[in-house]
Amino acid sequence: MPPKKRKNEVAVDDVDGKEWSGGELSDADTFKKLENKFSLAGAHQKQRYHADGASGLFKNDQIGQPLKPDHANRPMWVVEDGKIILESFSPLFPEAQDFLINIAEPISRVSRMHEYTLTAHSLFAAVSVGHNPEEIINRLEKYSKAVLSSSVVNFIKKSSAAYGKAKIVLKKTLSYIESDDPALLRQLLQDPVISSSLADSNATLITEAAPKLGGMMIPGTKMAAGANQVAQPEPAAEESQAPNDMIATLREDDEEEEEEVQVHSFQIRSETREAVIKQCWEIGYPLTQEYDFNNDTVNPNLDIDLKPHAQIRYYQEKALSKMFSNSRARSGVIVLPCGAGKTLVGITAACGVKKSCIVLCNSTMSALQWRAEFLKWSNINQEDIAVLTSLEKNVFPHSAGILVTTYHMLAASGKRAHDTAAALKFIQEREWGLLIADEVHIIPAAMFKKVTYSVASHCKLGLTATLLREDDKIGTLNFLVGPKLYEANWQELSQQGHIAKVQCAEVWCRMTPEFYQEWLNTAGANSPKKQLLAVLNPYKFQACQFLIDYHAKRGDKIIVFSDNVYALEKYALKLVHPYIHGGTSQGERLEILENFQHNERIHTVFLSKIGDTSLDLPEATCLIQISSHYGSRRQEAQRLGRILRAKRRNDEGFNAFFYSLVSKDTDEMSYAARRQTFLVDQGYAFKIITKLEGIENRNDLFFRTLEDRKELLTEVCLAKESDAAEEKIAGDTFSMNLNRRKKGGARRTAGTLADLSGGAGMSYIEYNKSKNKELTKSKGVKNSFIRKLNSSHTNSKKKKAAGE
Ligand SMILES: Nc1ncnc2c1ncn2[C@@H]1O[C@H](COP(=O)(O)OP(=O)(O)OP(=O)(O)O)[C@@H](O)[C@H]1O
Repeated sequence: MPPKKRKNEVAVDDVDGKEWSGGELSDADTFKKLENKFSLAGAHQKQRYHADGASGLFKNDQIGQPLKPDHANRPMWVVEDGKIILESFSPLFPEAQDFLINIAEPISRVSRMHEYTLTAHSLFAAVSVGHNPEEIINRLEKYSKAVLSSSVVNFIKKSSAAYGKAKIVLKKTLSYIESDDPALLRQLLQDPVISSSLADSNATLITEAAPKLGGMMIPGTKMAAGANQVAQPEPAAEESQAPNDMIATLREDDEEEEEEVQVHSFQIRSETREAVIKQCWEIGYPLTQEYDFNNDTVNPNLDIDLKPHAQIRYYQEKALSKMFSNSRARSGVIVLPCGAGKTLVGITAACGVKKSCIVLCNSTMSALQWRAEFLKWSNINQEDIAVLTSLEKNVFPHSAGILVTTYHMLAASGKRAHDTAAALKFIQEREWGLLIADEVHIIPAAMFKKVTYSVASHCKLGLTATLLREDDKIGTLNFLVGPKLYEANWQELSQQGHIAKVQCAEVWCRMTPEFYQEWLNTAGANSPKKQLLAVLNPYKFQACQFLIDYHAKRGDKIIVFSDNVYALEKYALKLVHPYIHGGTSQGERLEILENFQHNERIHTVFLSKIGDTSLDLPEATCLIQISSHYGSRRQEAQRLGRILRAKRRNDEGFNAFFYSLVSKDTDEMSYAARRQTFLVDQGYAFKIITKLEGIENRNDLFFRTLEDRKELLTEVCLAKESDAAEEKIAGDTFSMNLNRRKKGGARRTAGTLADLSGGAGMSYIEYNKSKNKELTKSKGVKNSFIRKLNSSHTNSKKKKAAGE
């Protein structure tokens, strides 16, 4: 008999869940269905008004609710379809933003307005970090200019009622399903899959006092005292100037007294964990995954702490506070832009858990870098951190340690070498306190599943710069790792000097008549030859040459990206710069990158897609894309990340530069627009440069004569089909043809190179310089995170010693 429905609950038939088949899409599908089922956007799609981008947001029938008398003091519009617009100039912005980041998905964070959306995903993440539906509704109501519509309220109630009600926890390495609602647990036990997973089929529910919620993050306030909590130094953003009474109301919630809470649980057999997690997803009760590491007396402790010089930054601390908010470590994904210090976040998490930790990286180079960073930031003994890659097959000698390896190492199938097989056995036979999954978004779901299922870890932390996948499989991560715990605001970090400020530009290059004629005559919209003609357009070549010279003179280190290897070689050889592609030997790659980093004369390096993920690139300050097909937003973000860590980022007026060279009137234009959407949503403005100032005066540029251009055209025409094809790199997940995807283009403004570089004073005026200085001073907030985690460890050890 199907379980009876309770108020606000999602029943099995509502979810329309699919049988778990182990197929790559089934969990994502299930999640999607859940989301569509409760997606406000879906329900209101038909009513949308599409006359322009903004009017639809504020149309009467969407807000439709009366404005509150003091609406001018409130910073938020909550639209009926779940969209939320936040005024970033409001005095209440910092705290409203802190709150929104917990409950909604950031869509766009341009300078004056931020857009978020409430989704099933985001509400799951919200409840998993401790918010409840009433609190979410109350806070939204307090910030909202208009009375919340009943559909928004119902959506929040309906979605969050189903989520995070139950948790899967490991206590003393045993697995329990825990909830503060015993009725819910009884209901779960009626499910045949779950009931057959019970450790003792006759057992009744266990009831005990809940651990004190020490570090629950309350947006806009300091956290309460208790174990494992994190002090919350706010970013030195604008001081709140809101009217006192308003602020008092907004903070009312914080002063509520804590009540003693009881939790109920039942134990399941550990080997059925995955089946139970899947089943709970399918019946609409995703389980939050938490690790009670303080009480894990079975797995040996690891002696690891941050070194005294390591001071984690406020946003790193915030992200970690989401992970460690109630004396336990919660599984999930932390999203920080490239160069913002994901590695230190991972290391700090390992120092918090203090149990064996396995780090999964996407390349050997990155594994070595993780090891070096562990040694730099923590006091781990050299021998307690081992690297397992195709080159080095080490494990640690003691009962606890850190093991850094690659996804490919664990996922490869077939017969393995003796030492690899022994190392894999070592991994599979032990329990890991923490699994850190680096660059978690680029790993194919099937591979990731295989890897994570083969490693018994109590807690998983995914790290990534963008939760974007062009194949829409990102929802799978919710299931495999956990919900998104934190996502940083790129512009805020760049204003504070944690990542570089970047000027982005799209340079429109006319096609030469003979190239364009050939382009028009070439059949097939996406024919590789057409793409090659657009990439090797002589005017684009000249623009590239000009920009390299321009930036080399400024002392920039320049990376030129070309997805097409044939064009890459042509450009690099002609301009006499080193280049690396998939076929370049490891030794040669290292030599080139070493020279690029240390040799003053090597200011430019040409890279194929191999530079997106598989190379540990030295920092650069200028990036030029000459060919980038198939509008991958993630690839664009990844590439921008290459210049975000510029050392000079704190210098007054310093900017890094990101150029996309686009052949005008070709499909490169639409690809470029599509690629930019993510960055535009992060607040980056792409300037269009239609004319490179001064290029006409250069008589040393290549292909100035018709004869030279014709010669190049002949070469392109004679190129083999394979020359024009996209580079295939083993393990590469970017090579997705995204032609068919449609999405609005990026916003653009007209400009010239002089504008961009500040020559015309137009593009990087330093608004509010003193504020920037203030922000810069505030970075490196003194960290209390590890101290608190440590004191929690000590307390729990003391308790154990006292037999408590
Ligand atoms: N709290 C901190 N204090 C000082 N330096 C830091 C801190 N956090 C990060 N860094 C430094 O910032 C740089 C970038 O960090 P890291 O490589 O971890 O970034 P990332 O987010 O992993 O970037 P990517 O995505 O490109 O790999 C490193 O040199 C790192 O040592």
